[in-house]
Amino acid sequence: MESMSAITSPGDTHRLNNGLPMPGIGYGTYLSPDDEAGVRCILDALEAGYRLIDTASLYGNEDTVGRAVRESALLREEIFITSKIWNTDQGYDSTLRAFDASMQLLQMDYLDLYLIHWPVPAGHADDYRQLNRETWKAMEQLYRDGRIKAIGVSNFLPHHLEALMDRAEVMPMVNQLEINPRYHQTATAAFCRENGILVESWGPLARGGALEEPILRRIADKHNKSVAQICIRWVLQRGIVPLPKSAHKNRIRANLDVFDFSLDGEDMALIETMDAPGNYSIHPDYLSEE
Ligand SMILES: NC(=O)C1=CN([C@@H]2O[C@H](COP(=O)(O)OP(=O)(O)OC[C@H]3O[C@@H](n4cnc5c(N)ncnc54)[C@H](OP(=O)(O)O)[C@@H]3O)[C@@H](O)[C@H]2O)C=CC1
Ligand SMILES: O=C(O)C(=O)[C@@H](O)[C@H](O)C(=O)CO
Repeated sequence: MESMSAITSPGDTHRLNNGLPMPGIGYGTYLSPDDEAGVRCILDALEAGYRLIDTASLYGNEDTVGRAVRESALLREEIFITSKIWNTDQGYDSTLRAFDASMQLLQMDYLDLYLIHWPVPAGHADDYRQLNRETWKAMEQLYRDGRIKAIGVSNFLPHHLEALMDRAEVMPMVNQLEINPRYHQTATAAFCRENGILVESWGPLARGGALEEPILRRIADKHNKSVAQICIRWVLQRGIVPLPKSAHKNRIRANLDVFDFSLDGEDMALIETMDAPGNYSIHPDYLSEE
């Protein structure tokens, strides 16, 4: 069960349902530059104090992540690395192959967290249940073999989770969801909490879309912080792990500078009014197969 203890600094951790400590905030790398510039961004993040790096086979930058980790002043075991299996690689044997390909690119002996990137769309009826289960079986095997320290899912709604958990031998430890002040996913986050699954927030800034929200601007002025910092602080205060991405050193550092203030009841109530069920950027049940 995750610890609900407050995350009060970049080094603080949640404890996953298998006892593994996981940093309370992470650095996102989707659409980051690749090669030299990408390595620089990740080194900037590690030097700023991030200890969780989020990537995926989809992002095409696992080699860049691996290089940055090797070039950093930190030991491998001081950094929590997440990757994800892409939709087109779902299935037992294909998952094992995809994992090996990711580890070859990362040049690492183990992965801290491996996620199913998206559920096979529920519109595919029985396929989605069976295919997600076959993928999960392969991940359970990699977990038992010690090649992955924690396994989880991403963009799984309660009906996806129930279909997986009713046959799983190892329960999901993490669910990474699109969550930000415009899109709260309260029901799914509550379902995860009740089932001991730690929630991560992708798109904590709504991919930049939340930065123009008048309510957040007002709260930011009140606390003398940026709107981005309000978004990230709001995710943290919900006991969820934000994964802000930026390719700019000043923003990378600023996004971690969220531990010297807190949002009060009035702030949280105002942000509550921003939630809308249609504010998602991609919905798991309508994702086209790619
Ligand atoms: N599991 C999944 O399906 C998904 C997972 N993810 C993960 O979540 C991470 C974060 O989500 P992401 O989609 O990147 O979007 P975010 O909500 O993190 O927003 C990133 C955008 O905001 C801008 N930005 C970042 N910081 C600031 C700041 N302080 N001030 C102003 N603008 C800022 C960035 O621009 P700039 O870089 O120029 O600063 C970028 O355009 C991803 O990188 C990825 O690791 C993302 C999508 C889906
Ligand atoms: O483009 C897609 O189909 C995606 O799923 C990505 O854009 C999405 O944002 C993602 O999964 C990145 O992790």
